[in-house]
Amino acid sequence: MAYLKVSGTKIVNQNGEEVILRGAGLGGWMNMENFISGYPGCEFQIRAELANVVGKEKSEHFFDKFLEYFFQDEDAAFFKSLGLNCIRLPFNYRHFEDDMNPRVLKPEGFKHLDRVIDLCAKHGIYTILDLHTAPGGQNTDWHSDAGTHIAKFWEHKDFQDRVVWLWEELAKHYLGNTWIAGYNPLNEPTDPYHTRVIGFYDRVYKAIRAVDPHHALFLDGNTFASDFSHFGDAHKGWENVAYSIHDYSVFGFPSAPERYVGSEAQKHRVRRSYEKKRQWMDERGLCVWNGEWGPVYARKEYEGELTDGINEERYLVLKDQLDIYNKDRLSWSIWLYKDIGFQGMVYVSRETPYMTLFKDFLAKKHRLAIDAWGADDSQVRHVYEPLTELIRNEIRPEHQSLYPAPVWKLTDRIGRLARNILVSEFLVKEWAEHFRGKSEAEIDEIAKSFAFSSCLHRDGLNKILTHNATLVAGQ
Ligand SMILES: O[C@@H]1[C@@H](O)[C@H](O[C@@H]2CO[C@@H](O[C@@H]3CO[C@@H](O)[C@H](O)[C@H]3O)[C@H](O)[C@H]2O)OC[C@H]1O
Repeated sequence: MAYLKVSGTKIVNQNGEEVILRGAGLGGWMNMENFISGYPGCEFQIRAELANVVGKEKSEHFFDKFLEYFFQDEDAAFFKSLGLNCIRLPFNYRHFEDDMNPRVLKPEGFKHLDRVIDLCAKHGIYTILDLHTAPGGQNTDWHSDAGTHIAKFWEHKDFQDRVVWLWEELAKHYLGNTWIAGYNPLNEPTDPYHTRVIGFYDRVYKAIRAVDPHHALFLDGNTFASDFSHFGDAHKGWENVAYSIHDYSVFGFPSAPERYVGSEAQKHRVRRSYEKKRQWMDERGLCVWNGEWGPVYARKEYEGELTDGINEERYLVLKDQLDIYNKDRLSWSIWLYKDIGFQGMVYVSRETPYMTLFKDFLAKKHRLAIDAWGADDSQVRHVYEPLTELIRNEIRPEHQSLYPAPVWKLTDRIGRLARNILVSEFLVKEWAEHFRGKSEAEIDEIAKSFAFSSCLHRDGLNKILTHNATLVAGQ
């Protein structure tokens, strides 16, 4: 088998036939995230605190078993059975490089990444490697695992040098693996100047190409993969490159401006938001990949009897987005494959050791709205409103929109800093305390909660994905 390639607006196989990549992101696995696996704050914080509570050895055992159970043969078989053909694999740079020992490759980082790439290949599933975190944080959000909203990656050349080095190492390692559809060198950059991201892409492109001339690259637009408007002629120096948008629709989230009924006006808004993101590529005849998209879902324990109705609306948003994508023959990767019940195609059952152990803690997290993703802040909004009002009243209106505005409004910024970073930090110890006194066998059982056999399926979502995978199959 030969490498997939980008040819004009299409991804093609060795015979020049179009291949539409349809699949999901394995978020929350080699880059753990708060709402996906249920902890507060960032991965680096819970790893440090768990080691404090149970010791280094048991803590490493937990994370290693978690990585193992999270994706196994049954997962790949199930994924394939839905008619999907590609998994985006987000990973944290810390698996490969220690901040206190930079530029020294940790070979153990490859253990689970190789395993999952090979499992996917065995089932005929392509993979795309996504560096989801970079030293210093390449974006302002929790998933870059930096613990702050200042994306320092753009201000320290050394952070950028380290990522260029890491991609050289990864490219050496994966050269020759044709089941890897390509490399996604940086998830969701937020460079406030919009220029440094292009300079960095140019460097990483050249560095990867010097080692690996074959694999396609998937480059995210700036500002959470939504904005290529400053890229100008940058593409002229790059070959075999697809450009990645992340097409989250406001209607897929609790903060939607209105209930989604699929009216013409609403569909128009969904389409416009998507078209704006891909405009730069369309004007130049370049290939677009939708690397992340998808609604979140209501849960019986929080939304009660409204749950099914809300989720029907979310499925409608999903279908309307897929209608657009199908017409455009778009390759896409929905966010996400597995979690604890908010967005995943499969999710950990409430009856498992992990979910029973953390039941009250998860309810508290929800009440305090400390995960920014799809947060319902209704129970704590009154606490933060005075702060919002203070800024509204005391700060000149033209100074209230700080980058990444307009994606972040004033209330988003306050929510991210006050809840997602500050209050979360205070809950890290409480999360880790749940493991105190547990034996290695008990820790294994907790990690095993994430195994496919302990998961339920979001059938409504999976049916829609399968239906659409079939619609474009064979093209
Ligand atoms: O790890 C993922 C992460 O990659 C993802 O990041 C968020 C993507 O969406 C951003 O906001 C959207 C920007 O585009 C507008 O059109 C949408 O309405 C916004 O929702 C958000 O700020 C990023 O953090 O999110 C999920 C993580 O698990």
